[in-house]
Amino acid sequence: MNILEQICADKRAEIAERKKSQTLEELQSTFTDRGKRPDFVDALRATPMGLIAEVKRKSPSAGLIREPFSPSEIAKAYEANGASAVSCLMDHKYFGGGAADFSEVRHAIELPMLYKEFVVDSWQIAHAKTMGASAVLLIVGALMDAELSAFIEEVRALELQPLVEVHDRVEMQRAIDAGSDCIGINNRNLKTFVTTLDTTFELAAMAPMGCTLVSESGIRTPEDVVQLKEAGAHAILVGESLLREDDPGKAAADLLSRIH
Ligand SMILES: O=C(O)c1ccccc1NCC(=O)[C@H](O)[C@H](O)COP(=O)(O)O
Repeated sequence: MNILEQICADKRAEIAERKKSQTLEELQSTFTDRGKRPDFVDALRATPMGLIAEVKRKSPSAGLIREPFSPSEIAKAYEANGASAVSCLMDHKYFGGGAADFSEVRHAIELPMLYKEFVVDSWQIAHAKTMGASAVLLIVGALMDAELSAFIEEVRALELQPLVEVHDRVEMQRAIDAGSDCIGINNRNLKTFVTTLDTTFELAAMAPMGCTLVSESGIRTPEDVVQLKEAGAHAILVGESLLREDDPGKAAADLLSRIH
């Protein structure tokens, strides 16, 4: 099994367990309104380059990224320094995240929030709504075509926005065929961890007119951001390079300095 398959197998087992204590129907009775937060895609398109700034403690490729770690302080710093949205990791085993982090961040900021999870079950989409998310990540490489289409519909039916993640041309075509209008091109191969911005440079041209394009992972310098904009990206999703800095807010502002 590669790491993505391993994470998804563990996630199926985790969700099966969680459903025993909270059924889908019970979740649906506790939906939370996003309040007055801006729409996720509108926020990404409101500036020359949208920034989805990520809150994560660790990852399989990087190990421990930041310690000590205060989700709310980091998110507030992002908000004060030009981020358009915040991505919060929901997975605990591999990323050290979870609902407590999401809730803490949500109460600290007004930005739209991405429920960053390995979605393999409708329960998680309902959970995103319950948590007050604005958008939900759907990873094409983790889903069959029928699941992808169904999950996109379920996310939209709850008035959330699907960020549909791809890594190669086949996945990009599958995302387009499923009707995605906000596509994240992950520069990191989730099976090998090889990360290169060439992935965005290659796939961006396939995006349909009107599609919001997000370049994800491995983005480190203001020059990277300029190149990604020239390639057609409307937004970037950045974690590690911000979180490794003493001041993640200043790092976010510096990253956008050649664009905004
Ligand atoms: O980052 C990993 O090691 C990883 C491994 C397996 C599945 C997903 C993984 N990462 C998720 C992401 O793609 C990133 O959290 C996100 O795009 C931000 O990337 P970065 O700026 O490089 O932290």
